[in-house]
Amino acid sequence: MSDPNSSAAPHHPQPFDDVDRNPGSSKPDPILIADNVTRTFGGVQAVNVAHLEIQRGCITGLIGPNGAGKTTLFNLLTGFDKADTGSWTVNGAATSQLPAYKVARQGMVRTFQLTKALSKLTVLDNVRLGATGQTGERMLGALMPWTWRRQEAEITERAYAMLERFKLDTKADDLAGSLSGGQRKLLEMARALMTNPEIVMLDEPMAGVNPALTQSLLGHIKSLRDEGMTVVFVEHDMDVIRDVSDWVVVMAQGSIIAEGPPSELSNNSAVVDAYLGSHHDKPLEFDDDGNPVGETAEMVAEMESELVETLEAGGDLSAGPESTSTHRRDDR
Ligand SMILES: Nc1ncnc2c1ncn2[C@@H]1O[C@H](COP(=O)(O)OP(=O)(O)OP(=O)(O)O)[C@@H](O)[C@H]1O
Repeated sequence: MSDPNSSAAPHHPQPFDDVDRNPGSSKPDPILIADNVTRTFGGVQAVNVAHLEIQRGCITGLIGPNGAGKTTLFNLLTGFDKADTGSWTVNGAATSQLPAYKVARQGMVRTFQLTKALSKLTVLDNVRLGATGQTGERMLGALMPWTWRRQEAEITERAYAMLERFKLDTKADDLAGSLSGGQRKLLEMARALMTNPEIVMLDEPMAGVNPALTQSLLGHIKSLRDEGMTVVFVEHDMDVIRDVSDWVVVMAQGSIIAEGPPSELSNNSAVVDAYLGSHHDKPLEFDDDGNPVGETAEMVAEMESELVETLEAGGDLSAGPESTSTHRRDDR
């Protein structure tokens, strides 16, 4: 039976209560809506997303085996790469094919799997640069003093406040290159937040972060959501996904193959069943660059070849494997 304390509490409607557990399902209040987004590299179809909606004010986890297209999708949506086809909106404004700094002005920013902190600049200057939008052509302008002057004091003040928030203020004058991997992740989040974004896309924010900083990063991600921001993040660690995600989108072979709440991940979708395999209760292991190692690497390789085999045999991933499964099948 349920906990008597919780049974006394009224049920507050949650944003995902009535959302279908289907790839591309409609959300009650989507901040991001994307259609027919495709990108090929040579012969490889890296992304082929028919429809995606991201619910406002929630944390959406994006998972999938290596090479599923998660980073490429982030790059396309945030203007760091050009889609072959597709259109998408942020807050109803068309942002498809805009360069990254213009996407940032529309309220959507991203961080990188391998952090792009400028190692020869101070920690403070890295954060101040965030105020101009994203790294790229705008950065050169920002480095020229006359473009700074008008807002410099205000920007510096906000940058310090951001460093305090991420407990990097004592390192403000150090070169970014001297920070640890985890501190760079924090720095990158601080920089991304300087544009006051409404939606933050985090590419593997935990990769290369030591356990002490992991909890702190998780806490930061939850507080962004609690402040009303929308967070979309790529993550391989299923414990992290279960801990922080309100909703999970699963990609494989460039497409979205499943969506649902994290609690239904391991028993709802046969696709995710194949993705998680039988090893999912073991802790996953990654090296400092976020690449799987040891048993995790073997498991990922196994999962990838299963998916490839299914696809090459003309199988339908969304239908799930025909093989006997110890997990409950749910055909919603
Ligand atoms: N610049 C590129 N040139 C050629 N192929 C690319 C390029 N970027 C990505 N790809 C290919 O596109 C596919 C999707 O890659 P992507 O990095 O988006 O996957 P991912 O899901 O982010 O993987 P991971 O979890 O390993 O980061 C892969 O087959 C990859 O090799």
